[in-house]
Amino acid sequence: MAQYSRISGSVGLITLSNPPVNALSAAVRQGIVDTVEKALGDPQVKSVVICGQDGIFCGGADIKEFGKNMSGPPLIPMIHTIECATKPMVAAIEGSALGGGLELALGCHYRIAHSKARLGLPEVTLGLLPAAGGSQRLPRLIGVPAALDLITTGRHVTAAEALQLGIVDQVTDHATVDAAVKFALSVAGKPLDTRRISTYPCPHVSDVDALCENVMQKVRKSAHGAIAPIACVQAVRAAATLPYTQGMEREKELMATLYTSGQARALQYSFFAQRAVSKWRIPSGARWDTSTPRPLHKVAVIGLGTMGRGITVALAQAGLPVITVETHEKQLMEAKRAVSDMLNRGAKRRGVAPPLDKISYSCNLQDLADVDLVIEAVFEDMTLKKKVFRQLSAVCKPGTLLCTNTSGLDVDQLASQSRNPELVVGMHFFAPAHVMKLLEVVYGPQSSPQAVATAMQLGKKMGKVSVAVGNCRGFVGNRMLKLYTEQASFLLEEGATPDLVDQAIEEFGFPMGVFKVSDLSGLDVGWRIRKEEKLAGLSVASGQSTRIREGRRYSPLADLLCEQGRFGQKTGRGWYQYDKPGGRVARSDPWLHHFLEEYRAQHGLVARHIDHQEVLERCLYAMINEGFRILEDGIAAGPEDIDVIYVFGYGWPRHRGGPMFYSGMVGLEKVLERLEHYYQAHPDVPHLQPCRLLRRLVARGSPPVHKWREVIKNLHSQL
Ligand SMILES: CC(C)(COP(=O)(O)OP(=O)(O)OC[C@H]1O[C@@H](n2cnc3c(N)ncnc32)[C@H](O)[C@@H]1OP(=O)(O)O)[C@@H](O)C(=O)NCCC(=O)NCCSC(=O)C[C@@H](O)CCCCCCCCCCCCC(=O)O
Ligand SMILES: NC(=O)c1ccc[n+]([C@@H]2O[C@H](COP(=O)([O-])OP(=O)(O)OC[C@H]3O[C@@H](n4cnc5c(N)ncnc54)[C@H](O)[C@@H]3O)[C@@H](O)[C@H]2O)c1
Repeated sequence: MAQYSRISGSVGLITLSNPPVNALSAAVRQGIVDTVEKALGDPQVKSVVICGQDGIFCGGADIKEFGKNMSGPPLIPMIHTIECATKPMVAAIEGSALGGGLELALGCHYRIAHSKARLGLPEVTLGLLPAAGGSQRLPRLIGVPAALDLITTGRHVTAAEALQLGIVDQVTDHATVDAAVKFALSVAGKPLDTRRISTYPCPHVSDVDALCENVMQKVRKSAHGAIAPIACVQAVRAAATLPYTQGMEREKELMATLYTSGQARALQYSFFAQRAVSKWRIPSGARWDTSTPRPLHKVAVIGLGTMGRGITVALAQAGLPVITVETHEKQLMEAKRAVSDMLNRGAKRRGVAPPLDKISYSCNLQDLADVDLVIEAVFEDMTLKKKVFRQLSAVCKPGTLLCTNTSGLDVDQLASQSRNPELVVGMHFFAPAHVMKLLEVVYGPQSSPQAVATAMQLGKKMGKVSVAVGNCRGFVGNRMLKLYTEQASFLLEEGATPDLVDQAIEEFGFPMGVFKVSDLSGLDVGWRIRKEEKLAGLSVASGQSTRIREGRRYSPLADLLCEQGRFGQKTGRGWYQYDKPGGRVARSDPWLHHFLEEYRAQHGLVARHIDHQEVLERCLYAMINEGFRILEDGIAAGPEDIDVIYVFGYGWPRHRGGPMFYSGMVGLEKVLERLEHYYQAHPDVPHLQPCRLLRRLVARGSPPVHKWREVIKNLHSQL
């Protein structure tokens, strides 16, 4: 777990060895303690280099050990021993030095990094703080403002930035261990008093209280209820105001609170869930490790509206040649300008050249004859999309993958229009497509393993978190979202206001409430779909009750606002009012409140008091219940898939893990009991009826989320 050798006559070389990231498991910590002792006790050794096996220094503490009984030597005294050593200790950093890995390096007297290495203290993203002295050493080394930035955001820095900040002493483009050994030889025998970071005074800041308060305010605003960033500020403040030993006590105290918190559990679950979804497997038996993606040399995007533009930018930024197609020259040129602007802005931010030459523009579908993959992003209209798929099928070379960005139309129907339905999958991006991290890859019963593997790999190349999901209306994300927004509308009918509902949702941790999101995306989008589905507009059968569709409760509130031209931010009016069309700041609208009162009076509804708890239970539990149905139907492979979709695509607060994880935190019995209660109160809302899987999990004693797959498997095998 840590190997020891002596090289160049007098340099002890300690190599951490715990693939794939050399995490500091109990065995690795023991290995370090033993090898350090050996090196320090060897009279031939004059200096020591610590490195990691397989091109990575260390990914930090072993996250899998958290929450279990810790065994093996603790990190803090181990790092302390290294810092106190009387022989120079040099960290040779390749790949990553993260969390405990960087803390170990900060205990060394010198740090040499490869130019491609990344360094950081990302503990905050796991609901923790750097608790092996990182919160106390880093501010002493690089100053309080820079340490606050790195520790509260968890961002990784490049070797170049690390050098500039003073985290590393030297950056090399060559073999890192060789450079570190050479360096170690050069510093052998030199005094180390000025190299022990824990003995440094924290660089002076003129008003540390004001600085920390300022950062604390910013952090509170962006944390949406997460506690770790706040503890990180408190820990750095301790470094700036207390002697090292007292600062370490404070670090330990703060860590103890975080370590056992539900938020840390949720964030660590989310870390592994994100990795679990990349190991996809689908009901046909195809899976990530047995399916080979096909190479993509050239891809195409059809339809350069909101989504097509973002997708094109993301493809070009991923280095892929893209050919784009629009209907008319005017739309094409307008889109070209917009895409070029987006690429230029992105390139400026990253300090690179804009990949404008990767994109070509056309109004002719025939130009797609030689592409390997097409992403269709035309209007959400089944007839149009079918036509486009037929045309593509005729134009593209055999073997071209045809992908649709539909938000929820039936991918199988589109596949049926193609000569090769096995080469059709959904690639459901989220707006703005060059920014949002989520991609739902929608497979149908005929989709080939290669088609799924290629779409998943393309997503990864584009920097997305890709989740493979089955085909159904709305797939996973939008299918659940429908239940959430529907409950929010019902609550308005029953006496709530958009302000009250949004406040409850935002206090829960969503960046924006449901009605603010609706105003931002535009109420007209859903209205158009409901009109097509004959739920709204003139096609609603005359004599049909306004509040019932297909025998179920229906809220026409959003349709009524659209009929008034209230489409949200774009028209300056929606669920809220804005100072002008396109305005961004939502203000409560007395007109809307009056409208709701009239609506209730017209339908004989009596407004009652609704509190935040009811808002959360109704909106979130309805959505969670649908999540269980999705698992029951086999549309998502496991709860992790749903949770990743919600965290990366729908603003679900990461420190709450995702809707399915959250239901386990609340207690499945409680979720079941509340759903039963609300279903009894609203029997005309069938979606509130607790589903079979939820009942079964409760009957099985509410197992933890990682055990649900077994219950789901049993349920499927009985069907
Ligand atoms: C390192 C990476 C950047 C590599 O990325 P890459 O894309 O190459 O690979 P993957 O991300 O796919 O990972 C491959 C594989 O490895 C697994 N893995 C990665 N990192 C870890 C890890 N740190 N531990 C375990 N496993 C890891 C990953 O899951 C993949 O495997 P899988 O099977 O899932 O496919 C990238 O991986 C990355 O970013 N990793 C995480 C880096 C990170 O966040 N590090 C910080 C870890 S936390 C930490 O270091 C804490 C320290 O500050 C130490 C604190 C001391 C703790 C002492 C405890 C005191 C408790 C006191 C309280 C007592 C309370 C009481 O009980 O009273
Ligand atoms: N807007 C979103 O938030 C969002 C999110 C996810 C998925 N989607 C889905 O993405 C698709 C596109 O949505 P959008 O919001 O970008 O629509 P949009 O109206 O902004 O753009 C559609 C574009 O397609 C072009 N077009 C229409 N027919 C065409 C054809 N035959 N050939 C070439 N171009 C054609 C139009 O000129 C227009 O520029 C829809 O299926 C939608 O459901 C949208």
